[in-house]
Amino acid sequence: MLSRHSALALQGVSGGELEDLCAQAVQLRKQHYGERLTYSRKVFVPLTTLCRDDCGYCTFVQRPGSPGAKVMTPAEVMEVVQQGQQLGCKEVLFSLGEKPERRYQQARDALAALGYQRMTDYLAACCDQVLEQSSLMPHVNAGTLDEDELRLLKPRCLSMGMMLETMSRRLLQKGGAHYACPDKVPLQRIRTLERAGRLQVPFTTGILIGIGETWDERIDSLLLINRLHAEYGHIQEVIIQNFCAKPGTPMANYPEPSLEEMLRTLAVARLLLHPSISLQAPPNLQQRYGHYIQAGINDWGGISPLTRDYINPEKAWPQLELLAAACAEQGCLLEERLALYPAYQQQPGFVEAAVQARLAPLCRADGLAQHQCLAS
Ligand SMILES: O=c1nc2n(C[C@H](O)[C@H](O)[C@H](O)CO)c3cc(O)ccc3cc-2c(=O)[nH]1
Ligand SMILES: C[C@H]1O[C@@H](n2cnc3c(N)ncnc32)[C@H](O)[C@@H]1O
Ligand code: MET
Ligand code: SF4
Repeated sequence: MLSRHSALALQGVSGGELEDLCAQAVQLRKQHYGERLTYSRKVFVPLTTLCRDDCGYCTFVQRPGSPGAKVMTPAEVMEVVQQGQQLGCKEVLFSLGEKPERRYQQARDALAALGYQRMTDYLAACCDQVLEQSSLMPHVNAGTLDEDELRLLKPRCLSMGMMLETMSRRLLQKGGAHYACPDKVPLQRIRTLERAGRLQVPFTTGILIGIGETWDERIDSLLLINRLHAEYGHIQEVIIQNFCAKPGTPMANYPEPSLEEMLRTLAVARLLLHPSISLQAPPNLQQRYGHYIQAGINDWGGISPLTRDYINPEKAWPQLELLAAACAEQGCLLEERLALYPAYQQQPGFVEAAVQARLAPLCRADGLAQHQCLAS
C-alpha cells in the first residue's frame, strides 16, 4: 500500500505517470474484485428536505416555507417502494436533512402530525414499514448520528452511510463550504464513524472532491477512514464524489474538479485504502465511465430505474446497457449487488438476526449472482 509521504507527492501527477498510477490501481482492483464492477438497484426516498445545516454546495436542502420543504408521509414512502419492487429494486436509500426539528418549527409540526418528536424516530418507523410491507431493504444516509440513534436504526436496515466529506476544519470558516454547518464539523463526522464502528454497523463513507480542500487534506481524509476501518472493520465502501456546482447556491461559480483530478484521486484512493474496502464513484456525475474504470473503481453505487438522484437532480442515471457496455470494453462485468457486501453477510456482529432472516429471500431474487449472496 501507498505511504502518506508517497501519496502527498502525487499531487498534480499527470500524463504517463498518471497512467502508471492508474494501472497500479487497476491491478489491485483485479486482485481483489476480479472482473466485477457492481451497482445496487435502488429507489431514492428523500424523507425530508428540511435540514439544520446550510452546506454551500447543496440544493437538496429547502428552507421552511419554500414549496420543496417537506416531510414525506408513510404512504408516499410506500408508494415509491412498491413501484421500486415492481421494477426489481432491492435497496431503499433513505437520504435526508439532518435534525431539522432542532432548528425549524415546520419540522417539529410535521413530525408531531405524524406522531413523532425526532426525525430519527420517524425514519426508524419508515424502515420498519419497508421491512414489513416490501421485499426491499433500507440503506440509511441521515448524516451524523449519536449512539442511541445508531442502535435504533441498526436492526432496521441493511447498512448505513455518511460521507466524511473532508477532515478539513478550514472549510467551516466564513465563506467556506461548511460554514454554519454543525453536522459538518469534522470531529462530529469522525465520532459518528467511530460509533458506527463500535456498534459494528456496515458503513458507507466517502469524500467530496473539489469543495475547497487541499490535496494533503484529501489524503489525510482517506487515511483517517482507513485507520477507522483498521480498528473496527466496518467500512464496506468509500465513495469518491465530485462536487457539482449548482445555480442558486453560494458555490454556484466555484470550479468543479476536472476529470484528471478525479482520476488521480481515485487511483490514489485505491492504493491507500485497504483492498477490502469497495471503491465507489457515481456514474451520473460524469460521463467518462471507461476512465473511471481505468482509475481502479469497482463499484458505481446505487442506480435507479425509478427515482432520480435527488441530491444531483439535474444528473440522469446512465442506461444500464450503456454502463454494461463501458464495463465490457474494459474487460469487466457489470453486476448487481445488495446494499450489504458479501463479506459482511455472514458476520453475526454486523448483521442482526432480524436483518439476516430477510436477506435469504432477497438473495434468491433474480438478477443476483451467487457470490453476492453468501447468506442464502
Ligand atoms: O444517488 C445517490 N446516492 C448516494 N448514496 C447511495 C449509494 O449510491 C448506494 O445506495 C450505496 O452504495 C448502497 O450500498 C450515498 C450513500 C451513502 O451512504 C452516503 C452518501 C451517498 C451519496 C449519494 C448521492 O449523492 N446520490
Ligand atoms: C449525500 C451526499 O451528497 C453529497 N452532495 C451534496 N451536494 C452535492 C453537490 N452539489 N455535488 C456533489 N455531491 C453533493 C454530499 O457529499 C452528501 O454527503
Ligand atoms: N444530510 C446528510 C449529509 O449531508 C445526507 C443527505 S445530503 C443531501 O450527510
Ligand atoms: S448536504 Fe446534507 S447536511 Fe448539507 S445542507 Fe444538504 S442535506 Fe443538509
